[in-house]
Amino acid sequence: MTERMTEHISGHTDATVLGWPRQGPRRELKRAIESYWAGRTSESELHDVATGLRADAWKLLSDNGIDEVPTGDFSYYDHVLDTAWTVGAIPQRYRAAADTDLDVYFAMARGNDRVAPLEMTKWFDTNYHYLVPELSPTTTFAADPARQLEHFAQATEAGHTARPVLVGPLTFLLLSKPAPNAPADFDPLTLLEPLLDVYVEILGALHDAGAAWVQIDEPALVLDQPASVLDAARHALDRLGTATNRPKLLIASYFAALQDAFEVLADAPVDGLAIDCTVPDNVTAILEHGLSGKRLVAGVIDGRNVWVADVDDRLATLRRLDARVDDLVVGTSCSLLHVPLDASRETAVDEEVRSWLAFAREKVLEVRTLATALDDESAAAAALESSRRAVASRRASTRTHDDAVRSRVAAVSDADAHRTTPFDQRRAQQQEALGLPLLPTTTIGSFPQTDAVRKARASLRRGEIDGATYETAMQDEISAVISLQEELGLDVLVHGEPERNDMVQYFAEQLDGYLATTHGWVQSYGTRCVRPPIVFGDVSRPQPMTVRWWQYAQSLTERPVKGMLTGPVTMLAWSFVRDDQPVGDTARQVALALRNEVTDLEDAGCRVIQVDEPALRETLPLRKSERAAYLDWATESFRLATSSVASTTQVHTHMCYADFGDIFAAIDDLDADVISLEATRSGMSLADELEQSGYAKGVGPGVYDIHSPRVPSADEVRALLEKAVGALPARQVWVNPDCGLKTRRPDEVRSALANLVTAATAARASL
Ligand SMILES: Nc1nc2c(c(=O)[nH]1)N[C@@H](CNc1ccc(C(=O)N[C@@H](CCC(=O)N[C@@H](CCC(=O)N[C@@H](CCC(=O)O)C(=O)O)C(=O)O)C(=O)O)cc1)CN2
Ligand code: MET
Ligand SMILES: [Zn+2]
Repeated sequence: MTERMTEHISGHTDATVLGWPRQGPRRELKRAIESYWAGRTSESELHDVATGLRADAWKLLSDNGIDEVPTGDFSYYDHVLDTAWTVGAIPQRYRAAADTDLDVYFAMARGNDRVAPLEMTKWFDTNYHYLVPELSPTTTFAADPARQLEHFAQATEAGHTARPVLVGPLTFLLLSKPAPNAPADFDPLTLLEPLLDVYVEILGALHDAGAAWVQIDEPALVLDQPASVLDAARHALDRLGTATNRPKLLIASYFAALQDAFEVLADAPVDGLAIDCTVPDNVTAILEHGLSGKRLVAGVIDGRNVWVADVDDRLATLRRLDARVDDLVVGTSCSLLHVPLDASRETAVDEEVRSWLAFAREKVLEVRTLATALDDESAAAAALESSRRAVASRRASTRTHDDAVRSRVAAVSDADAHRTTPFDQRRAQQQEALGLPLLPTTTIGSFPQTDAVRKARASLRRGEIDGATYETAMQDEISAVISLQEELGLDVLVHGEPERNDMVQYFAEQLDGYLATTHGWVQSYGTRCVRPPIVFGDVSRPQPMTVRWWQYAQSLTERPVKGMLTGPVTMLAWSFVRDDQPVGDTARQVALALRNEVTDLEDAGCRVIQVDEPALRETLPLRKSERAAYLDWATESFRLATSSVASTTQVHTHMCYADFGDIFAAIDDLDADVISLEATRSGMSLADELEQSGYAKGVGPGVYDIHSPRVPSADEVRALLEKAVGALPARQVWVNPDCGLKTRRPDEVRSALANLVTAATAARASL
């Protein structure tokens, strides 16, 4: 008898994870998909790469003691889009826009020359983006479990115990929106019944294929939901739970407290719950109410941070839960999609600091260690000891602490976070200083990150070129971007950000207290990945980060060039932050570091400074009760970063990927003179919302969807612009794309911006 089998007999606690990163250790999936898109490889070659990546991932999990591997969470683009496909929610226009299923799928994701893509937005409060399914009263669902069955069979044939993962019916409907042809007040929840029919069919198919358990993710249950939604949840779980041909059901939720939804889940006729046990409220709810015989997958390992867990604290929680529930499995709080793969590969990170880090692979070991320790602490002694050492080293380290930073933060006054002149007066002064036309045109900052630019950076990293050569290559790029903008006739120019690998990582690499990773890629959307940097200590700015690039750009033109920075909230939202102090305290440190940069830019002569805060909305706490406190520190830290400037200096900010409706007041509180916002994929409905909110400062609702390779015609841009000018006074309106242009090709950008300027000129003439 093997050791594992003995353990089973003597009460072996299982370990699992709720989901796994898809890109592969070297972003093999990204490369394979982009190569397919470029027509360099075939569908079957892509399929082979994907199959290999799944096999490797499950093997890694299984080799490291994960008893049940998740399947079906792997995706070519996005798991919400996959769910839409699985339930047959494919709008007709996409069916007609491509010849193969795979190309129809990619058309929904990114559009093609025949059709614009689905809208994309943030997955809860993460930096992951999903595609928003479109539903209408005429949507007819149809089960298509082929992909799920294929992945399940692959894992099973490889000898794994597999647990298919599905986005749940409630979450699917709550994340969907009315299709363009649906009545605007159409509520996707009215489709629950037919959707449940399809889920029942899919569960049947998975059961027939041999699945013992299926994981159904219902994270929408951690949002504030009205009683009607909780009733719908109760009903949905009843229907799924009472289906006759089904696997055992594990309902997963994550990211926040379940509150009222807890009882709905605990009372439902399902077999298990995966609950985020990094949220103390959830642990309390389980201990108080129990789970009436259900399995608990206790998500005690945080799936969204990168810190080695405090194993003693986690074990104490597990022991209390173990005493209360019958069947306990140790797990991660959510899918590990949101963390990088392997901290041990980060050999450039100082060894002490590296010992504090746990990425996906290390988290698997933590889950296994805790499960083993729950049965027999001595069997996990070595792993426990090493975790304890890491946690103690981090707590005691002096590297996380900088007295100068602390005293500076302590000395901040309320006046530091406010501009001295009110907006109306600033507007007049800035108008005089800058002399811009009505409907001024600008871009959001980045221009295409061409292969040449990336190659130059890669060559610098590998030591193939020296710093001076790199510097010249970037200057050449800046010079080309300035010429292009002058030629196209834009009013406020940008330098194009060629020197930035990423708008967060670039700054993190230059700030003390931050570390960047070499291989720590995390999927942001589709094939696009980021390497979120890690804040491990007090943050400060040893020297200017952007000034020389701005100076070079401004030296080439008479038109104003925007200084371009990333704001404090976004610097933290797209990083992994320390968990040993309130994030608001860290935000203030970052704000002061940025304030130095703002001052230096202004001293160098910069009169328009943009401080991007695209993450302001997504970081809004999921529960409304926590929002006011967040918005307080978030808006204050933005103002702290930007308020030092003269009233003639124009402060811009930028946001994208979000529903801005519930944060107009906070946007106003930033007190930025101009904001650019994404608006194209939602058809400029933003303009009406802005009008209704009474927002009175400068605003550029985007008129060019930069997430799609499609080039909008001048007429299309003009139509969006007319909507904006119809809703808002013309003197408020700026003309700009939805976001930066770094992911686009130079030829697309040239045509699209030319059309944008044409449209703006025409709109101006007709005012
Ligand atoms: N952090 C962050 N979050 C964000 C955004 C953002 O800009 N930053 N934008 C929104 C949308 N998200 C996005 C996320 C990523 C990308 C993106 O373009 N990512 C690039 C990587 C960017 C990068 O880090 N580039 C590095 C590394 C480039 C690289 O892959 N180099 C190759 C070598 C290249 C060569 O030899 O030619 C390698 O390392 O293997 C650089 O330029 O230096 C990608 O996935 O392709 C765009 C938007 C929301 N969230
Ligand atoms: N300035 C940045 C850019 O243009 C803003 C991007 S927001 C995701 O790329
Ligand atoms: Zn943006």
